[in-house]
Amino acid sequence: MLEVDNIEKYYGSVQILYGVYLKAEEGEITGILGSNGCGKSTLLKIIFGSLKSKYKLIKVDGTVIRQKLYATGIVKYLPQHNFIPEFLSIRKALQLYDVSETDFHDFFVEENFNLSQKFGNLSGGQRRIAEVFLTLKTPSRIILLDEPFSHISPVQVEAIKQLMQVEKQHKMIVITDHLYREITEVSDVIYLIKNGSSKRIEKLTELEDYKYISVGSL
Ligand SMILES: Nc1ncnc2c1ncn2[C@@H]1O[C@H](COP(=O)(O)OP(=O)(O)OP(=O)(O)O)[C@@H](O)[C@H]1O
Repeated sequence: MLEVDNIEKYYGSVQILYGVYLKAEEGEITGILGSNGCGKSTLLKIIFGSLKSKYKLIKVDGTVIRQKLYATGIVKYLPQHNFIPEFLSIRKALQLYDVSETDFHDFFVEENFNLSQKFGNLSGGQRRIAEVFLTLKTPSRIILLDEPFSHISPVQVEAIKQLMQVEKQHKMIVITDHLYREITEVSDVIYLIKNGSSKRIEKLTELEDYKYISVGSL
């Protein structure tokens, strides 16, 4: 179980997060929703360890993690932007992420990817789906995904959602995206970031109550 608590973040004198709490369990997908600029990416970066915060408490299986979480080797993070270097071939990326070529070909049956193709030569959408696939499939216990559904086609969104259901059996998956219907459908637990705090959503109508979505759009 991953538990984060008391996350407070300032950018300069501007406070973005005020004591955020979130719990992600193995076997579950934990979705984070929130309007533009509310601090979702900031929160994932703080959990991953690439961004400092004023306060934070991170526990894995009840043990407080004092080092940066990424230094433990148990977490992988998909940032909002393309992150696999352009010069890297698909084959090399598979090796680095410890994902088999067979798994890659099985997932991308329709696409004729050549494993020696470099990331810089893929289309924007191809590059994104390959990054999402690698991050999900890599054998790390904690997976943080920032906007995995944006920029990929509807068929691939469905394929990724199915893969998540398989991978979550032995992983803790935390995900955020503006495609909120995808998030509400795939997530077992949902948090909404509002006014710098996290609220656990028990009923989807609360998303209307908190004005994240307009009334009647569910
Ligand atoms: N390096 C930075 N310096 C100053 N302010 C920042 C910095 N990074 C982010 N912010 C501000 O912090 C707030 C939260 O940003 P963040 O990217 O975490 O939001 P988000 O919820 O992921 O937004 P979106 O959904 O639009 O991607 C925004 O108001 C943003 O302008």
